[in-house]
Amino acid sequence: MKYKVIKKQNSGNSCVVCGVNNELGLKTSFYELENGELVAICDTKDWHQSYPGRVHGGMSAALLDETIGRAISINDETIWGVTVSLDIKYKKPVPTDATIKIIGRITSENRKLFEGSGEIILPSGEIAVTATGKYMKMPVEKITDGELTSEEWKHVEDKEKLEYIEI
Ligand SMILES: CCCCCCCC(=O)SCCNC(=O)CCNC(=O)[C@H](O)C(C)(C)COP(=O)(O)OP(=O)(O)OC[C@H]1O[C@@H](n2cnc3c(N)ncnc32)[C@H](O)[C@@H]1OP(=O)(O)O
Repeated sequence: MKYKVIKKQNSGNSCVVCGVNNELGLKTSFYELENGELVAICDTKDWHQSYPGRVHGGMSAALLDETIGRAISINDETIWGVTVSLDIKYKKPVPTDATIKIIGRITSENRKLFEGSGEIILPSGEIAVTATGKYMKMPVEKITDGELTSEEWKHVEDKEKLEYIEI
């Protein structure tokens, strides 16, 4: 199904998942969709492998962790959190040299914690990895020991603006 993109989220600078200047990172972009979910898109590379041709399970976990964690800011971009638990199920191999999508959503929230779920979708449309995560809300200044600078957290325009994303 095709979903309208409401907003592209900011990118980090050095983050292994979203850092635009981390040459070995996944350089993932995050888009808020009209259905209230967040979708991440990235190209897996040879250097993200565990076994040849297969993305490392830790990279898949990092992608799901960040996608679920970022979904909380769809409704309030002042909320940040740190992961307190993450449960991953690996159902199919994720290939290197492929464009994959990661979906994340929030399933519950209270004053202190939020929880969410997500999945990695292969180019074929199959679900390869699923996750549920729990996060503790925390001010970003406390997480990073200071403010995020405009270099560390910024809007990066796509070469071609994405209007819709097929999931
Ligand atoms: C851009 C945004 C996307 C982000 C996605 C990526 C996020 C990350 O990768 S973050 C990195 C990985 N995670 C971390 O580094 C977190 C490391 N852990 C910590 O810093 C600490 O354990 C921290 C801050 C979560 C809790 O520390 P602290 O406050 O001392 O814990 P503690 O005093 O034991 O607990 C405080 C409260 O939280 C509750 N709590 C703590 N852990 C949990 C848990 N896993 N589940 C439920 N409740 C919990 C406690 O029960 C307690 O509740 P109450 O106040 O009612 O008694």
